[in-house]
Amino acid sequence: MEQGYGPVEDYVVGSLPTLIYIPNFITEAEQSELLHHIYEVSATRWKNMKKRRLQNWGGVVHEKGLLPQELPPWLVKITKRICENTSLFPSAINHVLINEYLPDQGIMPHQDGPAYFPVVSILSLQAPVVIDFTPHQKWRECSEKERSSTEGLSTSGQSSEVAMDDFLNESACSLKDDQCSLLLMPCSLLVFKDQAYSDYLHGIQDSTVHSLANVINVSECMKLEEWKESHLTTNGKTQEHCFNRTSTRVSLTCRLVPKVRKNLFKF
Ligand SMILES: O=C(O)CCC(=O)C(=O)O
Ligand SMILES: [Fe+2]
Repeated sequence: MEQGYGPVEDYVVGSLPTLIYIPNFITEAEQSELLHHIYEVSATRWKNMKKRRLQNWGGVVHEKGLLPQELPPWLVKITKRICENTSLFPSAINHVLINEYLPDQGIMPHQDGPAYFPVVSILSLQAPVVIDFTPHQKWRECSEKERSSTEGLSTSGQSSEVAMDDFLNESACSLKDDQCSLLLMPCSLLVFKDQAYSDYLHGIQDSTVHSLANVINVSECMKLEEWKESHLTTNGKTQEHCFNRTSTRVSLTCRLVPKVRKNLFKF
C-alpha cells in the first residue's frame, strides 16, 4: 500500500454499514506485477463462466469449509497486506477468486456463500467498474406485496411481468432509495461487512455502459472525468452520468474460510 494510509474507519463511505473504499491501495507497479502473475498461469487455470472467467486459489470451498491448497507467494503477499492494514480478519485470508470481466460482462446480484467469514475484500485492477448493492430482504418483501396486489390486477389483463416493471419504475417501497453503488477504480480496495454483507446483494451489470447516478464515493467519479473524459456520456432519457467500459477488468476477491479441512475425512 502507498504511504500515508490511515485507520480503516477513515475510508468508510455512505451510510450503509459497512462499506469501506480505499483508493490507491496498491501502486500501478504493484498492479502490473499482479497482472503479470495472473496472466502467466496456464490456460487451464481459468474457468469459463457464462459472463466472465475466473481463477480459484486457496482450495475448494464447500458448504462445510475449505479443502485447502496453499496460496502462491504473490497472493500471500497481497492478502497479508489486506489483513494487516484493515485488521478486520481474525486470521490469514486463505481464499482468493480472480475474476476477469470483458467490458460487457458482469456478475449477477448475489450474496457470498455461508462458508466465508463475513468480511469481503475486493482488489480492482486495470479498469473501473460500478458495483451495486441492493437490499435483498426488502426486495423479497416488496415482491411478495406486489405479487398479492398483482392477483387483484390480473382481472384487468395485466401480466405480473408488467406489474413488476411498474413496481420497479415507480419504486413503491422506495427500493431505489436503499440501493447504492460504488465506483471501483483500478488499484482500489473495497471491503464490505455487516449489513452490506448480510442484508444486501452485490452485483455488476453486464453492460458496456455503467451509470454513476447512485455512486456514493463521488470523489472517484471526478477522477474518472479527468482520467477518461471522452468516455463519459449522459443517458439521453434521464441525463444521468454514465461511463463507457472500454477495457478488461480484473478483480481479486479475497476472503477467509474459517473452517479448514484438517484431514481427508473430517472438517
Ligand atoms: O469482481 C467484483 O468486484 C465482485 C466479485 C464478487 O462479488 C465475488 O467474487 O463474489
Ligand atoms: Fe460476491
